[in-house]
Amino acid sequence: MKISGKVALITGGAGGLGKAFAAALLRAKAKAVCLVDISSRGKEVAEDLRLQYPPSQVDFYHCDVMNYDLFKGAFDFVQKRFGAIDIVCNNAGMAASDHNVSGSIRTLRLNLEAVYFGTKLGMDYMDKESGRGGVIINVASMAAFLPLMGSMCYNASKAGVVALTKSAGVPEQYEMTGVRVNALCPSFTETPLLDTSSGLREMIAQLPNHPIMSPEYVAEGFQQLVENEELCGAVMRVTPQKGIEIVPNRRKDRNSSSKL
Ligand SMILES: NC(=O)C1=CN([C@@H]2O[C@H](COP(=O)(O)OP(=O)(O)OC[C@H]3O[C@@H](n4cnc5c(N)ncnc54)[C@H](O)[C@@H]3O)[C@@H](O)[C@H]2O)C=CC1
Ligand SMILES: CCCCC/C=C\C=C\C(=O)C/C=C\C/C=C\CCCC(=O)O
Repeated sequence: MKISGKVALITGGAGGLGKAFAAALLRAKAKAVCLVDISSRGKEVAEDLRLQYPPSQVDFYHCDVMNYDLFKGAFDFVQKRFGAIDIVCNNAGMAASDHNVSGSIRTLRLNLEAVYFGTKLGMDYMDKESGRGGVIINVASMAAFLPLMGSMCYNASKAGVVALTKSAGVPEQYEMTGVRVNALCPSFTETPLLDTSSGLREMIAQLPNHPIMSPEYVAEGFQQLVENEELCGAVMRVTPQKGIEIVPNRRKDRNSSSKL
């Protein structure tokens, strides 16, 4: 998809990766980006981006994406204000350690249930019947494949996002909806999330050949998932060792004898 002139909604847009994704779209001349976030920091982030990337419009919509009705309100706001939605990024996320039961449950709800909400809403608003087609990027993590010790629900939520995205992005579905759905799986990236768990930075420092990546580098992968029309149901890894790569997909060709 050509980003120029398009309208995007990004959850967790006040955070490190969300801001970098918004900036990438604005550099590519998106018409408008709406940052959807539970943190009121989103107001300053939107103002900062607005000043950096005129004449694009940057809005902040305050909402808890774990509440379906409130999240739908964000879609209604963007649809009404700009007449269409083209790009949805389900990026809001959190992590909790296994000792923290309520935090772990909240992690599952935010990282997986709210991504389901955002994927369903994205399809409802962008499909060929009510919209003009579009693309949904769901932010998972390398933790979907290489589990982080001590955070079962974080790892499970991210593996769930990969499976959900593959299901939503099967070619047969795309033919009906005109909406591509892809997953982005970064490794450790320099954002405030890394400071939510004590000892995490020390643990990362012990990993061989594993520098923390910049959000701008991860945003290069995000932009490819938006722009490349070939990618649907695709899962992209972004790691310091291997860079930006698509995970081979055995179910890519709908005429293939293997549907697995
Ligand atoms: N930083 C990293 O190393 C990696 C992060 N990720 C994923 O990237 C995504 C973005 O995370 P970061 O930018 O790193 O963290 P961050 O903490 O900077 O941003 C997360 C944003 O989500 C927002 N948020 C939290 N609960 C919300 C809710 N209920 N409703 C709406 N917004 C809510 C926060 O206010 C925050 O602005 C997450 O899904 C995370 O799991 C994936 C791989 C690596
Ligand atoms: C206990 C709370 C966990 C805190 C999690 C906080 C941030 C998580 C960020 C990620 O999503 C991590 C991304 C990747 C981790 C998975 C694998 C790292 C690969 C290391 C290796 O090369 O072995």
